Amino acid sequence: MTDTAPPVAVPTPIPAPDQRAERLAREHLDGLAKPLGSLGRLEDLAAWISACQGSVPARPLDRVRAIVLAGDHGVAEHGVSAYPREVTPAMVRTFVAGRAAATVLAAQHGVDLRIYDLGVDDDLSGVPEEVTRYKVRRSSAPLHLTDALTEGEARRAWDAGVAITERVIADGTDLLIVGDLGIGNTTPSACLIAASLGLPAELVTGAGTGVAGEALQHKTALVATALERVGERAQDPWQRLVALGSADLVAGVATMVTAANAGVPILLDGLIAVAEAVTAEDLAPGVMAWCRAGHRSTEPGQRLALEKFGLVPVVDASMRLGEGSGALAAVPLVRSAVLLMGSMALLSDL
Ligand SMILES: O=C(O)c1ccc[n+]([C@@H]2O[C@H](COP(=O)([O-])O)[C@@H](O)[C@H]2O)c1
Ligand SMILES: Cc1cc2nc[nH]c2cc1C
Repeated sequence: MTDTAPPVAVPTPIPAPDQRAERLAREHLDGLAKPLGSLGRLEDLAAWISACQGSVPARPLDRVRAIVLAGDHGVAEHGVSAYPREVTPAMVRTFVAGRAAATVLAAQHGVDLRIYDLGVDDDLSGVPEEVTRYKVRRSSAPLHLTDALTEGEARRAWDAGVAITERVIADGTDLLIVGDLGIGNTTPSACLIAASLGLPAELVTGAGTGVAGEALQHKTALVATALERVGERAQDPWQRLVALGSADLVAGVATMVTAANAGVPILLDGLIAVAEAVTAEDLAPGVMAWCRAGHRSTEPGQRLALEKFGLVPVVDASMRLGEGSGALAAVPLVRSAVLLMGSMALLSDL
């Protein structure tokens, strides 16, 4: 890691969740009317939420919110996705209509979901201004040929992520999900994970929307070319975002740093959210302590990054959709974990 300070205000150090509350939470959980440890990972989740809140038992997760960040990617014009980029604006409209997988799940689970266009390659006419007001540019440059963003664009994307998150937090947020939308975005995400974890393209590149065979080999080669192009600069997390990211990915990193700094726990989704989280951790060490894995994506880069941080997913349902959908599917279990902690009888009361 180089010592170059990023040109944006990154809060450091990120405060840690309350370890005393976590210890007391574990004692409380051990005393409930059940065999010791029998609620498995639900106990870990409850103790983590207690630590994030500094409260035992933890308060119910009434206000779960999701921020979905949309953008297109220049690399999508180079044969890395199974779908054309026109899908991205069409899906933004589907979100607005409440008929995307993520909006259906959010409605089912009472999660407030807001979608923002950071870099969709379309003017999205007719879509509410609230959705497009943070747009930085249309698409990004093809990252295997040139830097994805200029420094100025990356800064604007960062500021947008901070502003979006500050508004969401001001409205009251007990748990935050960061979702993504954008044809081609598994390629920059694989690059960010490779650079952060020091792994080769072959280990982190996956099928995305469904590329296989020769197309997957081509995608892997393109990730390798991008990493080679950027070289040592990729050691620096800010330069990594400028060179290999996109406006939506930069905003996602800013969202996670801002939420962690404000003491808001984050439930991670698939490859893209995890790529944002590992980059956030490199920029602002301590962010990952505020994160848990909502689900396991089928993407190899997501699995490797979760393993590095010892994060075990709540849901493992072979999902690979993005949008925040995997984390949204995990919300009922996380809520149950907290409810059990606060509502069960004590073993000593039996
Ligand atoms: O979150 C994941 O793990 C995930 C895995 C595969 C695909 N996606 C979604 O599919 C799109 C990117 O896939 P691709 O093949 O176009 O790079 C984008 O809209 C993502 O939300 C998401
Ligand atoms: C239809 C469709 C919906 C999506 N949602 C997230 N990524 C997506 C990719 C496609 C192709």
